[in-house]
Amino acid sequence: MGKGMGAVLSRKKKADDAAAPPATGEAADSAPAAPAPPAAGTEPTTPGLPAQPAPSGECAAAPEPVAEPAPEAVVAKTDDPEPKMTFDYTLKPHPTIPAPEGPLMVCILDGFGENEFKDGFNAVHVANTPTIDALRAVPKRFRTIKAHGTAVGLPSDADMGNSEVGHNALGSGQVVDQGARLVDIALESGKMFEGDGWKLISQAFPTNTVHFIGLLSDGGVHSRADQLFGCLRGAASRGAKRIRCHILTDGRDVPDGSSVKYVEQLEEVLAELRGSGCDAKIASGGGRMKVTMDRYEADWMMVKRGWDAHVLGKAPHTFTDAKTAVVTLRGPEDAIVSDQYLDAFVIVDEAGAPVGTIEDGDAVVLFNFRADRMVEMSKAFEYEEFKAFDRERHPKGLRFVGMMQYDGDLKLPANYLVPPPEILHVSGEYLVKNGIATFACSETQKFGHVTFFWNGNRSGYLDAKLEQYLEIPSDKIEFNKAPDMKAREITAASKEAILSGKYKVIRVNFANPDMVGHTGDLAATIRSVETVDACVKELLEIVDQVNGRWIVTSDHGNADDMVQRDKKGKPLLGEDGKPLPLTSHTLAAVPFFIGGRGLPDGVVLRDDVPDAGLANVAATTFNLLGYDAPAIYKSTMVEMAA
Ligand SMILES: O=C(O)[C@@H](CO)OP(=O)(O)O
Ligand SMILES: [Mn+2]
Ligand SMILES: [Mn+2]
Repeated sequence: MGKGMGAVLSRKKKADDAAAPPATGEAADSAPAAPAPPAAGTEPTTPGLPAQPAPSGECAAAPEPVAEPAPEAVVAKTDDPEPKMTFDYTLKPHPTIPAPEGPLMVCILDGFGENEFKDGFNAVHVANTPTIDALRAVPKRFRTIKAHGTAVGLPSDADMGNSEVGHNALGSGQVVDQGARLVDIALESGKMFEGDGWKLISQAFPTNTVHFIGLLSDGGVHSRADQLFGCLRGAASRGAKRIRCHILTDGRDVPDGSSVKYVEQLEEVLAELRGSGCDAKIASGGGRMKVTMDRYEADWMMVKRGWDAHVLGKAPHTFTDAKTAVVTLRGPEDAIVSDQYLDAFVIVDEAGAPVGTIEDGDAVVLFNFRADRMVEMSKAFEYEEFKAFDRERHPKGLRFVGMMQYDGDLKLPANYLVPPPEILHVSGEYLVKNGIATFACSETQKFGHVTFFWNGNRSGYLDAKLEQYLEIPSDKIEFNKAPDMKAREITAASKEAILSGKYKVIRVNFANPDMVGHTGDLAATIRSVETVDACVKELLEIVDQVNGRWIVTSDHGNADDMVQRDKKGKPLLGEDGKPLPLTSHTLAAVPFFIGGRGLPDGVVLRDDVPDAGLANVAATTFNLLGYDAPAIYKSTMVEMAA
């Protein structure tokens, strides 16, 4: 069982029951309003960012940020031409912590947890990490902080953390109800079925097909199967005549091989809907790391494979049912293909024709609530102008919605079932409004984490004059095959940024413990942790050289537990006697370290905020920059000792 799954499953009944009784007269024939067509596929590598020179792994292309002016009162910009409310972003000097001479580095070790299981399956524990070990030994400058569950806005403390909610909390200093919880509330209250998004898709109920595309599992990171079932029942009971599901198999947030179970569960629900007169079937699918769910434009071909299967009904494999598809594509015991990497498939009828292509006037729902891996498919559906790949056919008059709006800057998609979390007054806004220059860097797989998620799911620069975001292109392979990933390149670029003297804040994310941890390959994950430890050492030395300060932390656990366990924590073995790998994140807390030659000896971690979590990092960051923390933020974790 994946971490957090028990409670997720126990919620299933509630959400299913939330499907309201049949309503009549909701369907209308009018075509949906066409969303404004932004120029898709012509954008820079990263969605929504102003064009930049191609990433080179060097900082040479950095703009010249202006020197840091004295903080002054500033007024929040809003879309409203006549703002009724202003927001004061003024930062006041901290009464006792002086501003640093050098910069402050905030370094995120993605997926690096402090797990209570300290055995051979904890890659963080087993790895040789002299740098982190030394940091742990410094009194009053190391603690752990919460990174999962309600501490990051998830429905329950059985929910493991993830990069979206983790970086939202780190960047905004606040805890907001996240997508998973907002969808639960919308289903339970029935509000989902009253919203504009639902009205739009219901136009297709009497005459066209309603398609649901998304990740089929109970992981609770991108989607939840029980929420899909609630939507399916809600559609059928409100008059949808024909429903088709396009499923991405998981094996990343839940144990590998569990896709078969989720397909069976979905088939049961679809049989129930057929029993009530709705023609409901699975139409296509594929593994989440091969089909549809690319992110940050790492590999548009994944999205093309999804488009071909879901929309056009074309895939390398056809089957007459989804369970056979999944079982067959996983292959024989001695050469298993993981759920994450299943090839695209299409379900066909006896005559060999696809059972559910997407046609003009159909409704399409992307049922994932999480943004990063839905943005590209949203563009493929929504944008008239689109160059990322040849769509061959772009269905007309689609009633297209996301579970949420995935990108608040791009307003993408235009229509959605549940309003997304509002994450306001993020730390980046305070920084730019006070003239503080920032450099943010990661490789493609985590680039949007330290920019888009950090800034509250906004895809552009907050102020391009004061910020430089550098993306190092990720490899396009399974990351256990190259566990160093781009850590060395990220380190080199960040060192250059630190030494340049242009930036007061340096934000870095190392992807390795997370991305390699997701492969379930213990040896590669240990290696990835060791690589990151060596890179952190280099960065700390450079920060010390310029009398700077640093925070080293993480966004959630992953590498810290690489085996599935029973309730007592005992590792589970497969039929072959080998340990069952754990590919998901963990519920572990994450480390939080402060230090640096430029940090006065008296600055220490407080001992009166034992429950602190990721959202307490932002206030701490402002203190380490020599400012009082914004009053709306969760409290700081540091103080100047008397
Ligand atoms: O890869 C992803 O999409 C998730 C796991 O589903 O990981 P992270 O939250 O670390 O990005
Ligand atoms: Mn992460
Ligand atoms: Mn992850």
